Amino acid sequence: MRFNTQLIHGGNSEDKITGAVSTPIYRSSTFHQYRLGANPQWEYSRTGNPTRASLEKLIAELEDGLAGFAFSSGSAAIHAVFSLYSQGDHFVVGSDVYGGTFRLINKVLKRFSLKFTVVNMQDLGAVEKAIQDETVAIYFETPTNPLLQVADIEAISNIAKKHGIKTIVDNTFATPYNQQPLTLGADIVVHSATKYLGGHSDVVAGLAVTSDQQIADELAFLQNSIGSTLGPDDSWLLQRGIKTLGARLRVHQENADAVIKFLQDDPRIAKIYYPGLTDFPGHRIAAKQMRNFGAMISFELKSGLDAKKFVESLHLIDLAESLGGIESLIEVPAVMTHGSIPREIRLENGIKDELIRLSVGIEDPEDIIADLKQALGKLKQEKG
Ligand SMILES: Cc1ncc(COP(=O)(O)O)c(C=O)c1O
Ligand SMILES: N[C@@H](CCSC[C@H](N)C(=O)O)C(=O)O
Repeated sequence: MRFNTQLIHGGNSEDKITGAVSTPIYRSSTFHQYRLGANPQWEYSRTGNPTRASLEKLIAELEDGLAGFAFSSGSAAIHAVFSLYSQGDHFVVGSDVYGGTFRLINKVLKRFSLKFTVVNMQDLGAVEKAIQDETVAIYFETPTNPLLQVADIEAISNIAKKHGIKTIVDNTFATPYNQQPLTLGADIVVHSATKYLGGHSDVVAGLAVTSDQQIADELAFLQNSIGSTLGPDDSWLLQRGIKTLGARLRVHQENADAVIKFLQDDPRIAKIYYPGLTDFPGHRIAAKQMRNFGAMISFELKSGLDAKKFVESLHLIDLAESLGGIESLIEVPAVMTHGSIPREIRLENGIKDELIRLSVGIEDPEDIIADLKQALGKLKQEKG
C-alpha cells in the first residue's frame, strides 16, 4: 500500500465484528473474561483498547515501525520514552527543542538523576564529542520548534550506532508524510499528535513508535504502568484526523509556499527561518530527508517594528499556542510556547524575544496573505 492509501486503510480500518469502515469507539473500561486466567486479548482499557490499538497499528505502519503507542499528550509520550532509562543515564539533546520538552528535561527528569548535554544537532562533530560512557541516547527534533533547524537523521543515527546508543526523533513538525526517521536509522519516533496528525486543533495526544522489539516490549510495559494512555474517543478522533493528513499537508504546503514568497518580498521582514529556502542552513539535508519542507515558518520583523502590535493586529490568523491545525496560528515563542526556557538560554539558542512563529493553515492563501499584509501595514503607519 502506498502512503496516502495507508493513511485511510491502515490500522484496523474495518471492524471485524460489524464491518464498520470507521473503527468503532470501544468506550469500555474493562472486558468480560470468558475463562479465568486465559490471558485474553482485551482485559482493561489502560492495558489495551481496540480503538486505541487501531490507531497504534496505523501510526506504526505510517512510520514504518514495529509498534506504536498512544498517550494522553505529546509530553506524556516523551516522558514515557525517557522512562525507558535509569538513574545516571546520559543523553545528548538538541539545543532547540519545544519549551515543554526543555521543562520536562530540566525540571522533572533531572530530579530522577537522568543527565543531559545540550548540543546544536547541526554540528555532527559536537554531537559525537558529547557522547560519554554513560550516554544511552541522542534526542532531537527536526525541523525544530521554533527555529526550524534541520538535523541529519541518518548521520546522527550512524554516530549513535557506532557508539551502541539509540536515536530518538521528535517528528512532530514533519509528520511521517514528510519524513520517516525510522527508515533513516532512528530507533524511536515521538509525536505531539495534537498538531498535524490530529490536524483540527480539537485533540491533545501523543504517539511513540519504535522499530526495536525490545524497546516495544518495554514501552508497552511503561505505557500500562505509568498509565498516561489516550482514551478511546480521542484515539478515534486522532485516527480520523490522520486519514486526511496527506490531503491537508498538500494544501498546507501550497499555502506555505505562497506565504514564504510574500514574506520574502516584503521589506518589513528582516529574517525568515524556513528549511525550504535554498540559503537556509540545513536546506540541503532537509531536501535529502524530507518529501517537502512543511508549513511552519518563523520570522523576525525589521528592527523598530513592534512584533506584539503585529500579532495583535491580525484578524484571521489566531494568536494562539499550538500548530499544525487547519487554521493559521501565530505566536511569539519567547512569551508563549518557549516561555518556560530561561531568557538567557533562549537567547543563547537563537530564540530572540521578537521571533514570530507562524503555522500556515489551509484557508485560501489570499486571505492569509491579506491578513499579514494589513497587520504589517499598521506597523508602517505607526512608524511613519
Ligand atoms: C515539537 C513538539 N514536541 C512535543 C510537544 C508536546 O506535545 P503536547 O502539547 O501534545 O504535550 C510539542 C507541543 O506541545 C511540540 O511542539
Ligand atoms: N502553555 C503551554 C505551552 C503549549 S505550547 C504548544 C505547542 N507545543 C507549540 O509549540 O505551539 C505549556 O506551558 O505547556
